Amino acid sequence: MNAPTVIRVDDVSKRFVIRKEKSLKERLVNFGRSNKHKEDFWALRDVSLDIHAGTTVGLIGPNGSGKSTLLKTIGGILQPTSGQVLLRGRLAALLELGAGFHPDLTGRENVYLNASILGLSRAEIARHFDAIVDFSGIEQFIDTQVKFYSSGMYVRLAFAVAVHVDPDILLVDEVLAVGDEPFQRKCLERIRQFQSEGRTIVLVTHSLDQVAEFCDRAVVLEHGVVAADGAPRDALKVLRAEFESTRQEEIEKAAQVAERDTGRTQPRARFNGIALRSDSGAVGRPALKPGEGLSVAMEVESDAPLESWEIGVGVATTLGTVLYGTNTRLMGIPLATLDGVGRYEFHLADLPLSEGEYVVQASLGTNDGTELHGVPEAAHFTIETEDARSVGSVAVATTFSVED
Ligand SMILES: Nc1ncnc2c1ncn2[C@@H]1O[C@H](COP(=O)(O)OP(=O)(O)OP(=O)(O)O)[C@@H](O)[C@H]1O
Repeated sequence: MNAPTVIRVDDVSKRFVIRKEKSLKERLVNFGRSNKHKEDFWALRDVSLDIHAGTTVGLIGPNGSGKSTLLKTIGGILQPTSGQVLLRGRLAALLELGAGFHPDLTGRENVYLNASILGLSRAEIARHFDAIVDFSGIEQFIDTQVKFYSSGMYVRLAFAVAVHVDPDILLVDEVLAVGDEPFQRKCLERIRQFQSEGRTIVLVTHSLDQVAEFCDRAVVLEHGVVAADGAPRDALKVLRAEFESTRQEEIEKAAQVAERDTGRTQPRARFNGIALRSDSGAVGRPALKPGEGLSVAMEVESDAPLESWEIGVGVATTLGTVLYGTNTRLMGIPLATLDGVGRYEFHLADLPLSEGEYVVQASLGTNDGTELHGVPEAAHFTIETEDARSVGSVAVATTFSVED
């Protein structure tokens, strides 16, 4: 049976009215009237999501795609222009820096104010107060006005309050990223604990590895529209493809600018094909035994002489976490000028990987760091073992003994 829906986002759209400065010409034409035009901007369009109790959902997408707007709409900080949001249970939200705390009040006063807004009685807050301050690690500054806090101190206190008010639903925006490394680790541990307690978490993040690690589900927003919604692995694939096409457009634009500035044609170089072959001769999507090597054959084509260039290979998990990568420059191998088609091969001997599916990546660029073509999912292979005795991607020969 499905867990009950605790967050229902029902056909939500959000419009902002943007005021833009008019140009000098427009100001003269409209003499006497306002210097600004108004323009409608839809930050969210027809977004619908049902989030079930106990799930952790990652909201991901390019900058400006509407993630924070959606989170604030779920948190009730923003009202949708149309559609509605329904929530079941107590909600604690860690949204943008500055939201929730009053700058002129001290940390202590803000803890009381914030926790009471989140539904705790004074006696309950008093009971949790020491734990909140302890978790935040900013005891020394608890009686200082929060306007004097650093952004990290601010987030520490806000997160400490959010996790101590016994929420059923926790909303966390990217703000956690301003905490230092030990604090971020502590927050992620607490988020894991929340997951095991069956609470619902919605997380906005740019860390795709975090989504792969923590979330049961990922929602990709692009231009305010849901572009993918499902298992993190599938959603991340959609987002990475979007990032890749943006990157290719940027590469093309940079080449056009360089051509205009120098008056010289830049070579356009691309991979025509990438093929795998295991040491035992399997091709296509080969299955390798642990420790078996893999050849990666690449065909590259350049429409003009390509000098001082490099070609690279990488191995990643299917969620996109890079496990290994190298290129001809790092290997100290200079490549001859390429004009037309060239064929190259990397051999990765003895892959120390454990059972699972992996992705081969390929990249092509000039020695000064300009990328000409990148293929984040060029080919797939699997590692198959007789009996899997470990977790994680790396294979380590492990023995165990009991010492007297
Ligand atoms: N109060 C506002 N008034 C006008 N436009 C706004 C307002 N808040 C957000 N926007 C616009 O809505 C769009 C979505 O913003 P939002 O902050 O939700 O994006 P995001 O996906 O969280 O981006 P990022 O990854 O950069 O944090 C942006 O173009 C932003 O400029």
